[in-house]
Amino acid sequence: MSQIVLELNHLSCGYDSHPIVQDLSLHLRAGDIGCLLGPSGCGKTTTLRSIAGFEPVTAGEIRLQGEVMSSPGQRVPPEQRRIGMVFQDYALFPHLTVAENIAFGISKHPERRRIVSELLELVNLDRLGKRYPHELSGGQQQRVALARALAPEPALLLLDEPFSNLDGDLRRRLSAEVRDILKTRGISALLVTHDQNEAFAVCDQVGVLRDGRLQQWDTPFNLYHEPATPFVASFIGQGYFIRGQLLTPDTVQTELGVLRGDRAYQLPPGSAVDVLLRPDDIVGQASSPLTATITGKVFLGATTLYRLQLPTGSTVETLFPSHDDHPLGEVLGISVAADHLVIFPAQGSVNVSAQLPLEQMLEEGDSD
Ligand SMILES: Nc1ncnc2c1ncn2[C@@H]1O[C@H](COP(=O)(O)OP(=O)(O)OP(=O)(O)O)[C@@H](O)[C@H]1O
Repeated sequence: MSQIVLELNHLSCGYDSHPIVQDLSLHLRAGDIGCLLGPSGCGKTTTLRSIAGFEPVTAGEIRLQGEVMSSPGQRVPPEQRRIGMVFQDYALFPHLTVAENIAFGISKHPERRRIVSELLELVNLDRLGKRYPHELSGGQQQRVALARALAPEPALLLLDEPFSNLDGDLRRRLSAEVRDILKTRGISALLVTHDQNEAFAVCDQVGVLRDGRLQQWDTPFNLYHEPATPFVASFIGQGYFIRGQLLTPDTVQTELGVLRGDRAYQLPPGSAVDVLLRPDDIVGQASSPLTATITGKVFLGATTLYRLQLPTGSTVETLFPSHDDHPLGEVLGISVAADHLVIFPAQGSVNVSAQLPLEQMLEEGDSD
């Protein structure tokens, strides 16, 4: 196991004694890329700024390579932390060339020319060293920002929404490229994003934050397959819930029939539960006695997302390959193909439509 680079122990921080982040604990191992993921305003940037040393902590501590950087009443200045930062808006110096920007933090280093030229090559800008930031595309500017942050060989790199000013394809390509660069150099990094796909594509460990509290710090695989809370379950991967009742330790009665889990659940039989379903858990089966009516559909390219109404009035979703096309109003036979059931004790009312991320795209009768 590699050494722990960053440790947050019961960290609380905020602004003017207004608490934003509370009791947050996580650790990041050397060479790993971590991520803070969550909806707008949940405290991702505040956490990052505290780690960088720009904000004080009100409780707990921040350790970098074992040394306390922040605790209540104590704060190592940002410039002494060996932390590099990459921001959403690149924050390059407009009056300096690309090479001068990269050399900025190592101006006294005897080998700065060699370092700059290696970094230019690393970020694929080896012929653009003499250009100024305004002569570069957004993606190129962000590569310069990355090279500049890497030049002083930081112990930890912090990236705050680094790709959000870039669109679509470039965003995906650059994020994959940045992951490769960090992995090639064994750089430990913590990224902030509200984009789940980006978090999963780039990071080894992802922390889901809600209202300043860490819900789960885990691998992308575990967040998807073993969500620790209903919030993580619905935030990640278009999850939604149907209500059920535990019959035996591993079977649940639902309006989709009796579903069998792959484990014994730690709740007494008879308990009301919420069963997590994702669109790929519902499949078409012509011979099935269970039927549903198509009430909405969204073409997504390779797949089409269908909204289905059950005879009980509840709604579920399914993804079909897009060549398997069905009109609105068609009644389909369906079955549940979930071999791995995630359940939680029932919480309030189950309102499927309120939890569907694609809800805005699904307007009744919007397409056929
Ligand atoms: N300088 C500040 N002074 C007071 N409150 C602030 C300050 N900066 C942020 N906040 C508040 O702290 C909360 C968390 O903000 P933060 O920027 O950490 O969220 P975030 O998860 O990074 O959101 P986003 O994804 O929108 O950037 C918000 O309610 C915000 O209004």
